Amino acid sequence: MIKVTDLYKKIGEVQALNGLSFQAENGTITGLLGPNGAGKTTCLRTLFGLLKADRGQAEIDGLDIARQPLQARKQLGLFPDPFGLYERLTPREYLEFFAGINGMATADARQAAAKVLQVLQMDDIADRRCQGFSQGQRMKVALAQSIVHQPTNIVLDEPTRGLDVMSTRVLRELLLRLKQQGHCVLFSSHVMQEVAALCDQVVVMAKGRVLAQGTPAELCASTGKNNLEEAFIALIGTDEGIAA
Ligand SMILES: Nc1ncnc2c1ncn2[C@@H]1O[C@H](COP(=O)(O)OP(=O)(O)OP(=O)(O)O)[C@@H](O)[C@H]1O
Repeated sequence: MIKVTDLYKKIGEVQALNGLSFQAENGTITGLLGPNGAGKTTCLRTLFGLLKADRGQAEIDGLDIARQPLQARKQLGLFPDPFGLYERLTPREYLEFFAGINGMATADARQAAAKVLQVLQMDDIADRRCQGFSQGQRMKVALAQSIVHQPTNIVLDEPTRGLDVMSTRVLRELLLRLKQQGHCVLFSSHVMQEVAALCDQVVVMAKGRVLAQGTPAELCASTGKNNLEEAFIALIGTDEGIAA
């Protein structure tokens, strides 16, 4: 479970987070939806402890990220940029390395890597170097990296940016599987279709604040619109910075 309470963060002259509060539950895919500059990345960076909030609280499974950063981060998987993999490592080596970085002993790391390779059905590529991998294969390695230390919560910042249709589908299926396993999945996006297709809960944000939270159906009902895009535009008050 991820909980953000009254977060404020000023970057330079910009109030990037301006009293942001929401909750993302386990067994649920939550989409953080907002136009360009809404504060989505700033929120996710704060959750991961890469930025320190000026005020407010971010909790991972009840652990305060500012007060118990190491324990909190163990429960958080951050989906990395799939284009930035170490080309010379095989997925198995890669995963064992990242499990180790997250504090697992060698034998545990080996076991954890083998389990993720099996869960994500990566046996065919497990012992090949990442160099030359397709986008979809890179996607799987990146997602495997974010879950190898068995976190409850997985955070993804615009995960489908730059991906082709097939890789987007692979990612979508993997996220649905994580949800079914009871994980809390939180991802940011300004791509309407992606959010409508995947999310149980949508947090609509702009200018560092939450404007509304609910299921896509609830957001449509509350704005009197019949699709998420129209509901979003009604909530935001403009269609600037939105991808369909
Ligand atoms: N390092 C920085 N220096 C200056 N301004 C910043 C910096 N990081 C973020 N900001 C500003 O903070 C605000 C929120 O940015 P953020 O990247 O969190 O938005 P976002 O919702 O992720 O946007 P996008 O969808 O365009 O990626 C923006 O106005 C942005 O210009």
